Amino acid sequence: MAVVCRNLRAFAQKTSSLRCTPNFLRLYSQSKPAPPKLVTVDVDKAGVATVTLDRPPVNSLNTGLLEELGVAIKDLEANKTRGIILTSSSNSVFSAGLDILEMYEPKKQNLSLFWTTLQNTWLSLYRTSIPTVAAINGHAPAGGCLLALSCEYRVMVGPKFTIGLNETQLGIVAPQWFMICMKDAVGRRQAEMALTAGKMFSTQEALNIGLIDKMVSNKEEAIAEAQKFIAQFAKIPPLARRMTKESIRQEGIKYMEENAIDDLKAFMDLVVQPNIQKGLGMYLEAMKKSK
Ligand SMILES: CCCCCCCCCCCC/C=C/CC(=O)SCCNC(=O)CCNC(=O)[C@H](O)C(C)(C)COP(=O)(O)OP(=O)(O)OC[C@H]1O[C@@H](n2cnc3c(N)ncnc32)[C@H](O)[C@@H]1OP(=O)(O)O
Repeated sequence: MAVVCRNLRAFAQKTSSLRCTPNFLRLYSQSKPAPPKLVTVDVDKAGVATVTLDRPPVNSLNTGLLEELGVAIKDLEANKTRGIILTSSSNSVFSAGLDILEMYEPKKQNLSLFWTTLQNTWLSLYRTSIPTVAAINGHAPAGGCLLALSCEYRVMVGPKFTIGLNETQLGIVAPQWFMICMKDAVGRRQAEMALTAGKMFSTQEALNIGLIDKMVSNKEEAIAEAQKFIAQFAKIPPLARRMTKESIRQEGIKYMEENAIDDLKAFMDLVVQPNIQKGLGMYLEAMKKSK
């Protein structure tokens, strides 16, 4: 109750004309409660934002979470944030990748919104001029790996977690822009071997091929390393940094700018195929049974 009251008070303080009077509290508490936030943002004294994915149990990426993440990045850009550290509220999963429930027996409109939100949020993260670091404090398969790869630097808690683009193991093909991200990090040869096998890497293996940049033993260390990485840019002229990042990431940016509609169409056509739908149903069932 104390938490609800605190939240209500914070809400009232944010609105110009409302005061946190007992009447207001009574009225407000009778209306529908706001849905919980799926992404939280904390900006420290140095102006570095920790953006935390908070969709238990596994941070699977549904439209709502992706939308909130996209908005958070835009807000942080507008506020001239010094850095973004992307992490998870879970102790064992960074993100389980795309929410399979968004793709299983979908309504056409929802499916289209889901994929375009993914495209837009990915592009926002991939091309933002703000220095970005993934503090990977748990497993990061498929779309979870994509989020981490879209950041400039990856610090991962090890040794027991895994990361990779495992799509072929699921019988699907990672979209081209997922592949570009992997090539950015590990080079074409390692990317080809990783993607064709759908390999999930242990933290040490990921470090060995450059899929992550640093292995640490807990989340606090991951955040500290992320802060250190971001701090080095204090001395770099921001315009030069921004133009360099934009230029070096040109392949991925251009790909999405020129192919977003075709990419959406390919996704929409593929997902509704009966064999894919059957596969998704079986995969969901298998996940339940493996518990
Ligand atoms: C099958 C692929 C689908 C794509 C078909 C569409 C074709 C179009 C092609 C276009 C390309 C699409 C690109 C896709 C990229 C992706 O990201 S696909 C998602 C791939 N992700 C995974 O395969 C991860 C699956 N999850 C796990 O391996 C594990 O959950 C975990 C290691 C992350 C965590 O393990 P653990 O802590 O033991 O939790 P669980 O008990 O397994 O799970 C808890 C709970 O969450 C549900 N869940 C897990 N992952 C997802 C998910 N990705 N989406 C939705 N739900 C998920 C799981 O079922 C459990 O639910 P219940 O508690 O049983 O209800």
